[in-house]
Amino acid sequence: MIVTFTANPSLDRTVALPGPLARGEVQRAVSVRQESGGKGVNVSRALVASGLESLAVLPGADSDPVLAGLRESAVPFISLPIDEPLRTNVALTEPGGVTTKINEPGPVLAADQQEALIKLLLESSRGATWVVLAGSLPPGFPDNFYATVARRIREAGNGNAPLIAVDSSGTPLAAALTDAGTPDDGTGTSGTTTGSGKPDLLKPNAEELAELAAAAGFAPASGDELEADPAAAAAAAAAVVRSGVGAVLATLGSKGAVLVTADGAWLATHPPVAAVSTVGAGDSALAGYLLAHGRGAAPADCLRQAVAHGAAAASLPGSTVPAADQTTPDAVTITALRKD
Ligand SMILES: O=P(O)(O)OC[C@@]1(O)O[C@H](CO)[C@@H](O)[C@@H]1O
Repeated sequence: MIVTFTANPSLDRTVALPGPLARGEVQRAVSVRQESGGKGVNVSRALVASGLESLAVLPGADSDPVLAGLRESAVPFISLPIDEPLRTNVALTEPGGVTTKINEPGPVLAADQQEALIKLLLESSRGATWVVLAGSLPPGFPDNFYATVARRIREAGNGNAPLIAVDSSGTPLAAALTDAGTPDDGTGTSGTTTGSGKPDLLKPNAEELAELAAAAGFAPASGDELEADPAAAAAAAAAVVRSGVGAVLATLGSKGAVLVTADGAWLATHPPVAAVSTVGAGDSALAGYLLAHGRGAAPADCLRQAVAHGAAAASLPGSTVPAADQTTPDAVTITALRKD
């Protein structure tokens, strides 16, 4: 079973515009839709859509629309009741798929609620194959939250802990790398990265990869530069892998994705799709990777399914996530890359 953890879930409200976004103008929406979202929630939704077992761990009052949406779509979840409502994130989509997103900060969770969430996650992830720690952190959370949680999952697993994937951004993402100890400092116990709280898998986009690579001491490059140059993205990801992370799956938008492990580096590309909404494409890519990993697929084929899932998600409206049978892995081209 794959457990996902979303500290800052959202009700995703997608407003489809009839034309380009016009700042300062009144525009009439063509349609509006709402889905339960947040990065970990989306990974769970995508896994469940393909018939996999997944459990979403998140905060939220029983009556919160985010939880109601999960119930409606039969996505298993366990929540820590809180008083404040979860946030609403708005996506404005233009014809052609250009998406503008406005994400709220989310409810404030006190230190005791943060600890209760960690405990809920530790209990829920016993026996899991993977734990996915995903998304931004609500206000008041320490930046090193993911590093701490990863270490505690490893400690609780006592040599038999689930693998850990992290998909976040900004300081919490960088801290998942820099505050997680070193491979030989004895702070952790299992995973492909023994002896640290470092993730077994990181799933950055190009911009996040640039930040991670800088945190790993790699020569600075911008997200745009990495997105335009998969070889540079692979070199940046390799620097992150050398710092003790098991694997980096870097999604590069319409350019596909790069996977780097200790053993190799690959680029996967998909023929262009008619993009409708890119929201959740990265989360779907991570779900595709995990789905193939669970089948025992080789790294390049995990990457293939990741890109197939990401492309399918971009062609669907709002935060809709695809099922495996809506994806076209055979259309994906894999190229081996140098990793240093
Ligand atoms: O504000 P965060 O946590 O970084 O991202 C939240 C979010 O944009 O991520 C998902 C798409 O990846 C959406 O469902 C959700 O609205």
